Amino acid sequence: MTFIQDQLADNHCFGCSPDNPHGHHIKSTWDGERSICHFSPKPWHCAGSPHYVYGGLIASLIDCHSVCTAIAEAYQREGRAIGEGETIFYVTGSLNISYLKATPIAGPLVLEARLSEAGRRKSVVLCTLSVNGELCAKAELVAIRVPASWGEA
Ligand SMILES: CCCCCCCCCCCCCCCC(=O)SCCNC(=O)CCNC(=O)[C@H](O)C(C)(C)COP(=O)(O)OP(=O)(O)OC[C@H]1O[C@@H](n2cnc3c(N)ncnc32)[C@H](O)[C@@H]1OP(=O)(O)O
Repeated sequence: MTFIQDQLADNHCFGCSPDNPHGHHIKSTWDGERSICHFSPKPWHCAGSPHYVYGGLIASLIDCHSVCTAIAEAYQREGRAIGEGETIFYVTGSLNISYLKATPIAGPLVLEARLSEAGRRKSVVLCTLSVNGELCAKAELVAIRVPASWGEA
């Protein structure tokens, strides 16, 4: 299976870089229309209750999975394989999440994302997070395309 994150070079992201030893290492697949990510929370990812997932982690997973989805779609729109040629880089402009149901820590968490808007610089990504087919959270993320120089200090 090919994952979006494994095709992107120079990525240090806490949520999705394969090379960040302290990160979440999320892995997303892209089929040309939608992306999927599976994540199994650890017991320490709990909210106040040990049975449910911490909302900040949910936000982090949705953030990374959605931005990677925007990047994958942008490569596709330009007729390039993900990671091929000049780097396409998006950052999070805004993220709006509704926590609909407590998310069972037993997981696995299934994230599914697709674009509702794809402009020159701005993409809007709709993302859901479910466990055992039950919708627990949904989100809208605005991803903004930036030059690679955005990442320079
Ligand atoms: C270093 C290289 C490595 C490469 C490696 C490979 C890739 C590796 C994968 C990594 C995956 C990372 C996944 C983690 C993603 C994060 O965590 S990124 C970190 C969190 N986000 C940030 O820090 C962003 C900080 N903000 C900014 O830098 C700037 O405000 C922005 C968002 C780039 C906007 O810049 P700007 O030039 O002011 O944008 P502007 O021209 O005014 O607006 C452009 C469009 O965006 C819209 N927009 C702008 N800001 C917003 C906003 N906040 N909300 C909604 N819409 C907005 C505008 O309305 C406009 O829309 P249209 O008029 O075109 O419809």
